[in-house]
Amino acid sequence: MATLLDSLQTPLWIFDIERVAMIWGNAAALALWEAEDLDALRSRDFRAEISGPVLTRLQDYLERFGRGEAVVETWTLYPQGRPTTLRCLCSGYPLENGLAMLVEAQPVVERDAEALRAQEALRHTPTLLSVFDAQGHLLSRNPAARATLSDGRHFGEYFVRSVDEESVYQWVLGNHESYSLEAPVTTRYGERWHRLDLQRTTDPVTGEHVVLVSQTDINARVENELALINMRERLSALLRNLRGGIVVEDENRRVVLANQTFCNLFGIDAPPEALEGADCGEAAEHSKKLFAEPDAFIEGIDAALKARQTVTDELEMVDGRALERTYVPVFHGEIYLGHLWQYWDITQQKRNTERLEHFANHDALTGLWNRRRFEQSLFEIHEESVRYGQPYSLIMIDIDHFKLVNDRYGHDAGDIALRLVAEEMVRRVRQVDRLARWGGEEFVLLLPQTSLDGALRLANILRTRVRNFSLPLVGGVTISLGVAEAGNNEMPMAVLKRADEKLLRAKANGRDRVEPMG
Ligand SMILES: Nc1nc2c(ncn2[C@@H]2O[C@H](COP(=O)(O)OP(=O)(O)OP(=O)(O)O)[C@@H](O)[C@H]2O)c(=O)[nH]1
Repeated sequence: MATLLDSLQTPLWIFDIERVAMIWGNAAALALWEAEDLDALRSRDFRAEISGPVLTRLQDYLERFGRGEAVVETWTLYPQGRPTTLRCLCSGYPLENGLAMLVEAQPVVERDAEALRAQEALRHTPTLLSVFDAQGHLLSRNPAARATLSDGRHFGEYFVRSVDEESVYQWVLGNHESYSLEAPVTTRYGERWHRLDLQRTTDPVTGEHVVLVSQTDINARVENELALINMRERLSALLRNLRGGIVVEDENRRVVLANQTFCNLFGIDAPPEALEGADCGEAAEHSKKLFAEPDAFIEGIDAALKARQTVTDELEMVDGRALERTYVPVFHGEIYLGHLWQYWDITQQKRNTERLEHFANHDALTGLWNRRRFEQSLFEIHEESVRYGQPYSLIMIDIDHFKLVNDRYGHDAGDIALRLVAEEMVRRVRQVDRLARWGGEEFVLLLPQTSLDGALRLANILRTRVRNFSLPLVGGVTISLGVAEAGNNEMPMAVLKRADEKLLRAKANGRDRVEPMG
C-alpha cells in the first residue's frame, strides 16, 4: 500500500494541526516539502513555516473535518526556490486521540495559477468591480462591490439621477469599447459620488458581450470641488455687488476679476468680464491720464507691489473726483497669489469733511476764522516766537457804536456792515496775518514777526481805511483798536488781555483811535 501511495504523482500528507507537526507524507510530498525521508519530515518544526492566521484557520477547520466536510485551500510552496501552487483538498484523518488533516495536493498548472492569483487580487482590491450582461443584469461582483453597493440587480438601479443612467444606455447602444463618467450612485452608505469606468468585454463562460464596471469613490474630491465652486461663486457675487471698485490680479498682474463699479470709476465701457486676463501694467499706463498726478498713480502701484503690504492712499482725478485706493496682497501661507485693488469714490465724503472742517473753524457771517481756530494759531505762533526769538503782536478791534447801526438800519444792514468791514480789513493785511472774529462786532488780528511799531502802523492804516470806507445804507463806521506786542515768555492769553485793555482805553479816550498812541 505504501509503495502504491509513493508511486502516486499527487503529494499526500497527514498533518497534526494540534501539534503543528507532520505525521506522514508520500514520496511526492517528501519531494515537495524537500525532506530526505519521513523522519526528517516528522521532526521538522512547522511553527516557523506556517503563519499564525493560517494556523488559526486550520484549527477552525478541525470542527468541519469532524462533521466529515472537506475544504479546498490554495497554497504556494517553494521547492528548490520555484513557486509551486497547489490546490489542496483537506479532510479529517482519525488519530487515536483526535483528528489530523489529510491533504491531497494537486499542483496547479501555471496558467491556472495566474488566474487564481488574479482572482485573489480581485477579491482584495478596494476598487468596486461588477459584471453586467448586455441587458444590464448583474452577473457578478467582487467583495468590495458587494460590501459597498446596494442590492440592486440591474445596472439602472445604481444611479441616483436618471440622466446618468440614460447616458450609459446611450453608450451601451452605441457599441463603444469603453466609457467613463462621474455620477452620484446609491450605496449602502447613502448617495456617494463615484467614478465609473465601463469596459465592454466577452464573458469567458458564455462568450456573450458583458460590461465590466469598475468604480471608485470620489465623494471627498467632488465635495471639495463643490465647496470651492460654491465659495468662488459667493465671493464673485460679493465682489460684483460691492459699492467700491474692485480688481483682483494674479501674481503676473493679469486681471482675475473686476466689478462694474471699477469699470464705471475708470470710464471703461466694456463689461467687467471682458477685463479678465488683461495685463494690468498696460491698463494702468493707459489709465494714468485720468489722474491729476499720473506719475504718482503709477508710482503708488509700483511701491505697493514691491512692499506687498496693505496700503491706502488718495488720488485726485483730472475731472475733480477723489479716489481712495487700497492695495491688499493675497497670500496662501507663504505663497503670494496676487493682490486686490479697491477703489472708492470719496469725492462727496471729502467735500462733506471739508465743509464740516470749515464750519468748525470759521465764522459763518464773515468767513473769518472763529475764536477756536484763532486761539489754536495763536499758540502755534507763540511756540514759534519762543523757539526762534521772533516778536509777534496782537490787535483787538471793535466797531464803534455798532448798537446804533443795528438800531437805526436794522440787524440785516448790521450784518452786511460787519461782513464788509471784515473784507476791507482782510484786503489790507498780509498773507501771514490772521484776522478772526472774536465775537459780536469785535475782531482780533495776529501779526507774526511783527513788533509794536509795525503793529501800531498797521492799526492806524486799518482805522483810516474803515473810516473812509463807504457802507451801503449805513454810510460809514469807525473802529477802535488796542495793540500789544508779546513780551518775553509772556503767555498768549496775557498778551490778548493787554490788547483788550488798550482797546477799552481807546474806547474811553473817544473811539476811532489806536491805543497806545503811536
Ligand atoms: N447785526 C449784527 N449785530 C451784532 C452782531 N453781533 C453783535 N452785534 C451787535 O453789536 C452791538 C454791540 O453793542 P455794544 O456792545 O453795546 O457796543 P457798541 O454799541 O458797539 O458800542 P461801543 O463798543 O462801546 O462803541 C449790539 O447791538 C449787538 O447786538 C451780529 O452778528 N450782527
